[in-house]
Amino acid sequence: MKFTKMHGCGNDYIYVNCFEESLSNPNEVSRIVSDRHFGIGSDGLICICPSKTADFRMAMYNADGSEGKMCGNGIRCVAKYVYDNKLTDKTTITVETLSGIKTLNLNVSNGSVKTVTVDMGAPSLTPADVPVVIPNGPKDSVVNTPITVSVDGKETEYRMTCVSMGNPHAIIFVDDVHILDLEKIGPLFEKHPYFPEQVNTEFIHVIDRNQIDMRVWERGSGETLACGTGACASVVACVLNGLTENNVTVHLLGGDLTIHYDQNKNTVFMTGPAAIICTGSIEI
Ligand SMILES: N[C@H](CCC[C@H](N)C(=O)O)C(=O)O
Repeated sequence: MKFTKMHGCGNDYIYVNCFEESLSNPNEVSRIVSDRHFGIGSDGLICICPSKTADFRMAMYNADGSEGKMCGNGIRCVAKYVYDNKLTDKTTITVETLSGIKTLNLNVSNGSVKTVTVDMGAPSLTPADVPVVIPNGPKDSVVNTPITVSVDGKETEYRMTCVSMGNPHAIIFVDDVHILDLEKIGPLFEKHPYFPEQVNTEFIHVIDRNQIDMRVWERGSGETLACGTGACASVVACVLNGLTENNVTVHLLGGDLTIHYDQNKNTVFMTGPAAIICTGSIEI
């Protein structure tokens, strides 16, 4: 199987051109290639496929083999892949995902894509959309709502805001993201009974009204250096909680994303880099 390893802000996936390759079990392939010791090493697998309704279709799989509905960092890399490899010469493209068709604007210089702006679509706060199920919980939206997890046998209460960006996110505000033991607390949110489909959890420190620090524990992949849908969901949560303006730079472990939550259009724009690490082939 031929592959290209790419990253957006350090969120790395193995990309496969499914115009040429056919994978009978992409879930299993994702688990094999993602392993950082026995595989290539990545946060998951992304297949670039033909689409009947858009220019391209993307399918994304987490490192544990589960399929995700959308990937913000991944979709920017898909744009770079198809443009740089001359599968298209358009600088505005549409990509079909399990959470709808997204429109991407490619910023090209010297013949290759450097950054991409993605219209990520409307965020949803409706608990059933996330999904989040809290017994006797709020009906319309989960904003600044208590959640208790057991850390080292001690019940600890956090406050969360839940946002769907086509995939599920819980946003937790903390004083300092860098001191968190994510390996320990991340799974407590991911597998919390409130989330019937598990959840991606963002830990946010608000620096000022246009900048936040973020770390993420992703459903199915663990801590990653960045999460595009998570950055969008976090800015929506910041605005809902009155903490930031609608234009925010999100500082992630692997770099920065620029997020604009356009409340008039009810959509979120994400701008960030996409980069190729290497190409190769692997026996599957
Ligand atoms: N890293 C991705 C999101 C992956 C989400 C996945 N972990 C899920 O199961 O929803 C991003 O840049 O948006």
